[in-house]
Formats: sequence, structure tokens, C-alpha cells
Amino acid sequence: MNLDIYNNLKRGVESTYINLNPIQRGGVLTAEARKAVLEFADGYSVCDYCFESRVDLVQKPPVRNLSADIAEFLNMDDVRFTAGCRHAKWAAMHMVTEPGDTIVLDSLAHYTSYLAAEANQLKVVEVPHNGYPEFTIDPQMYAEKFEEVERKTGSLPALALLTHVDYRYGNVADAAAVGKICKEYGVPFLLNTAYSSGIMPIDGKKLGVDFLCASGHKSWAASAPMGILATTFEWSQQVFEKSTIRGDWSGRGFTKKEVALFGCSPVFGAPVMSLMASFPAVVKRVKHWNEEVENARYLASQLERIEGFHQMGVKPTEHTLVAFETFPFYEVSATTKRRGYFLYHELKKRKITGVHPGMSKNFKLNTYGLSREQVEYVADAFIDIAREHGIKVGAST
Ligand SMILES: Cc1ncc(COP(=O)(O)O)c(C=O)c1O
Repeated sequence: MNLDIYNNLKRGVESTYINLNPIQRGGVLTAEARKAVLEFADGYSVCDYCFESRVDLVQKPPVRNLSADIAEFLNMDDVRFTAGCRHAKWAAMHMVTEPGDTIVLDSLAHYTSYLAAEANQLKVVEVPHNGYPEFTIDPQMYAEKFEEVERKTGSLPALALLTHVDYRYGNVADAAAVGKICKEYGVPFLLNTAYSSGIMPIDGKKLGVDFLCASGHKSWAASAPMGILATTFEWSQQVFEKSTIRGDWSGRGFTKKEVALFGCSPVFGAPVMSLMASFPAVVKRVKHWNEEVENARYLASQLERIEGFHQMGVKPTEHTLVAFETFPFYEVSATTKRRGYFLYHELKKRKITGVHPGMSKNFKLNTYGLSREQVEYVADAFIDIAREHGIKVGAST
């Protein structure tokens, strides 16, 4: 065993570079969060003053307040902290469905939605998207799928899941319309806000959401693994059901512990404290969502000046995660020694990172949190790379 490899660990990504990695933009810590992470880095440091056997009830540091404030911020009634959005989805499914049930989900759902269903022994029925180039989800298709499930199984689906913003094209789905259909049919509605809450304003009640799942490390400026499961008063008791198990020999029971949270939230320590320390900044930043989208639209318009480049998904984009089809770069890659990696290296030379190494035919990027100057710099860099490789660039409009 060579233990030296664990010394002096470094991330290997220059902090001065512009990072366009779609999954990373919304999880960049605030300065306050960096301080809190150091202060609470030790294992169970959040539990110094735990008197009620659950992290979400701890008052010093104010985790109890944070739960209530996040519920208010999302316009939901009750909140718990989970090990990522994936755990939140698993937990909601686990507590409101039975093995063998069917759930309906959008065909742009993240793999963790499918795996959460699989781990709960659920069958999935997909709502199709409308295909190239927009890939949108028609909310009305949820009603069609509900009826299809009822015809085939004799009962309505146990749950409907919608990915509010999908990870492939950054399309913002019409959650309110899906929420309304769910209410009409009486199907519980789970909204995956991994790419929306924490960066854009979300009102769970307005959207008709029963279970709102969020990702702290993706969109709330928190350290991983951090997730949020928010629900309504109607569901709270069932979703956060307390343990009833009893040792047959010892007679021991754990009646304060919540089953789907493994008793106590599994994210005490750095994750929850970074979420807490970033929360005031998050409350403020969602108010600037329109400016963020304007930056992404600007970048898309500049990249589309490059002949053969097309933005995919809804146009103009309604999110900061944007996907592009970039065939001319693919053609260039075939002529360079570095093949598909040429783009990665060209960007790296310009101190830009986060576009997946090896991608040149299409890629996605995220401008969230970048200044306008940084976005302009990125646009100029892509245009520069195109010109250097003989690709035509149209005039700026
Ligand atoms: C749409 C979507 N949902 C969920 C996840 C997973 O979130 P977490 O890592 O918090 O479990 C991702 C991660 O990329 C995602 O894109």
C-alpha cells in the first residue's frame, strides 16, 4: 500500500480558470460557506448541542431554523436534509409507494430518478419528449400516461415525477401544468428541482408539488452530498414516518427517528453547514435569475454565429445550462493529432475548463454565476478557436 498518494491532495482544476461544467456552477461555495466548512469539518461537530436525537431539530447551530426557513423559501410545509437529490427521490418514493407500483416520469429524467424507482421495486412509464431539436415535454401527455397506466393495471400511477429542468438541454418544464393534471387525477406529484431551486425562484404550492427534491451541491452553493426533501402538511407524517421497530430481545425502540432519513439526516457536518452558511446568498441570488438567463442567451447567440453551430433545446434558452451541436468542431477534430480532445486543449489554453474532454460534436455548458465579462470572454474564446481552424463566423447582430 502506498499511503503517500493520499498526501497533499489537490483538485487539479485551477481555481482561476472559468469553469463551465454544467453540474458545478450552482454548487460553488460562498465565502461564508468555506468558513463554515472549516469550522464544522470534524465528524459529528453539528451534534455538540443535540438534545432531541435529530439533526434537523438542533438549535445551535440553527439547523431547526434552517429547515423552517427553507420550507418558507420554497413555499412548502416541511423540510428534511438528505444525501443528495437522489436520496430525496428515493425517500419520497419509498414512503408513498409499494413495491410493484407504477410511476410516470418524463423521458428526460436523470438516471437517479430511474434508480430510485428501481431500488423501490417500481415500474416506470415514460412521458415522451418531442424529439430533435427541442426535446420538450408536453404536460398533457401526463394525463394520457395516467390513463394508459389505469387501463393496463387497473389503478392510477402511485406517483408522477417531473424533472423541472433537464440535465441534457436545460429545458424548463411546465411544472404548474403537470401539477394541475396530477391534482385532477389525484396522483401525488414529485418535482425534481436539482437544476432549479437554489438558483431560480420556486414556489412549490403554486406548482402544485407534493414532494420537492433539491440538490444542495448542484444548486444551493453547498458541499456534497447535500439534498433537500420538502413536502406538504398532507404528506409530512407519511414521508417522515417515525420508527416503530423494537428489538425482540432488548425491547429497544427508536420512536423519535425517521425511517427514510436513516433516523437522523445523513448530512450533518460540512454539507448541512455549507448549505446554512450559503442560504442568505441563495435567497438573494434567485432574484437575479433573469440576468443569469440573459447571459446564457448572449453566449448562445454568439456561439450560433459560428457556421454549423446550433443551440439545442428550447430557444431562446430559459436556463443557464445550454447544449450545442457543433459539427464543424467535430470535423476539425478528425484532422488534429488530439482528435476529440482538441477542443478541451484549446479551451484550456484560454483558461477555460468544464467542457467534457473528448467532446467536439456536441457539448453543454453552464454560465450560472459568471459575470457578463466572463461570458463575453468565453464567447470570444469559442469564436477564436473556430476562426483559427478555418470555420466561418458570422457578423454580430
Ligand atoms: C436533473 C438531475 N437530477 C438529479 C441529479 C442528482 O443530484 P444529486 O447528486 O444531488 O443526487 C442530477 C445530477 O446531475 C441531475 O442532473
